[in-house]
Amino acid sequence: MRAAWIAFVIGSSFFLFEFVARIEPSLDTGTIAGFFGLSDSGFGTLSSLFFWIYAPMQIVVGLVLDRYGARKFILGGSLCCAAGVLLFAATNVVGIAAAGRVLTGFGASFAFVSALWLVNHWFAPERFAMLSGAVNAVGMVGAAIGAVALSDLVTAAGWRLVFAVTGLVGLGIFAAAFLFLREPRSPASDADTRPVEHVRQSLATVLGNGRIWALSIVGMLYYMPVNVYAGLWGTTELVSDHHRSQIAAETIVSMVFWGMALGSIFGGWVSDLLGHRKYLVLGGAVLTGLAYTTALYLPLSAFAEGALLLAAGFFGGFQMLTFAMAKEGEANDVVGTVVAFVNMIGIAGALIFQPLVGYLADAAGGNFALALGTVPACTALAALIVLFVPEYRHPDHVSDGGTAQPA
Ligand SMILES: N[C@@H](Cc1c[nH]cn1)C(=O)NCC(=O)O
Repeated sequence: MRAAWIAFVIGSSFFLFEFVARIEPSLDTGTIAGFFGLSDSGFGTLSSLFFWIYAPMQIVVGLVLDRYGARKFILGGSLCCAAGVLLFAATNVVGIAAAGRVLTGFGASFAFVSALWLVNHWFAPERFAMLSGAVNAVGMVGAAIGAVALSDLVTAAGWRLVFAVTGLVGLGIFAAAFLFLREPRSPASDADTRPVEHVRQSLATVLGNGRIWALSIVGMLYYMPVNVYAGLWGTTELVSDHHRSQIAAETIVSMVFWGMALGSIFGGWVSDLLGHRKYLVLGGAVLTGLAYTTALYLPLSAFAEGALLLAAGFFGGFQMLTFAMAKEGEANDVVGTVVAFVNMIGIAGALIFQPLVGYLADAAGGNFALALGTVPACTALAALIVLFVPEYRHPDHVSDGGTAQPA
């Protein structure tokens, strides 16, 4: 079990590191934009290069993990991610900074799915929901604490030094993976299919499967409030409709991330204990929607808004169970591809919903509360769809009581 826990720690540390790397440019937008001589929109494009490579890479990551295992990709991914951050810190040429951001996104794309793949193959099936929730929680807590701590550090020492130190931490994760990470026994250990055949078979299994599509859409709708409310419009809505100060609004919105960290572990723990996922996803989505509705439309104190958004995040954390439900329906040799696909659809939701809410707010004359009615609408739809998804466990995900072995 020592090797399994080491894999868990290295996988989640890589996820934490890449999460900090992805949000890092937002810590000092004005100074970084000025340094590279960029307008706001130019800076936005530079920062978003991360996601342009991150999102489509998900499916590639899933496919290669299932065929070749995780170790070499965690090594390569953490090295690229760290190198990208260091390149960004070291250059004053905008084209090189852009290349650094692409390299960061490329390397980062291996983190989350690899961590879940390692949890799947190192631990018993009845621990997957809680441990995958814990991976998610590490990312959430790390980003919440890291943003505050790094923000202070950026003010004190400047963004370039902070980027450089973060890049060195990434190199530390690479070194730890090189020294301590072992490959678990998995179908990838014995795979002898030709690469083209592997890609064809895995994609056919995943893309041709209505249950996986349904769960990916449930994940996208259920994750939508994180992308849209917590990640973009929540602070604006609290300032403009509830007359909170900027700092108060940011603090209230950050409750979503703290709640998610707690809820993704708790939801996973309860789910593993009961051996069920579906009705927790359904109930969690309903409660998430209710918490957002109350926070959006009732006149409340700042404390009550914070408490409701903590609850919204907490029940929102149960969305991690969509990964467990999706991968458990399939054989162990496509777990990476399934997890990667669900993740890709979930994060791609930001591309639709963030501009949609902006458009609706404009159309409603700047009424964000109205536009954010899409939040409970999405969680309600997620609850409705999951009601029709059968709960099914492939025999590969029924525990034989044994402990995973190294490859
Ligand atoms: N929780 C996932 C996103 C998701 C997709 N479907 C349901 N949830 C997550 O945080 N992924 C990390 C990442 O950004 O890749």
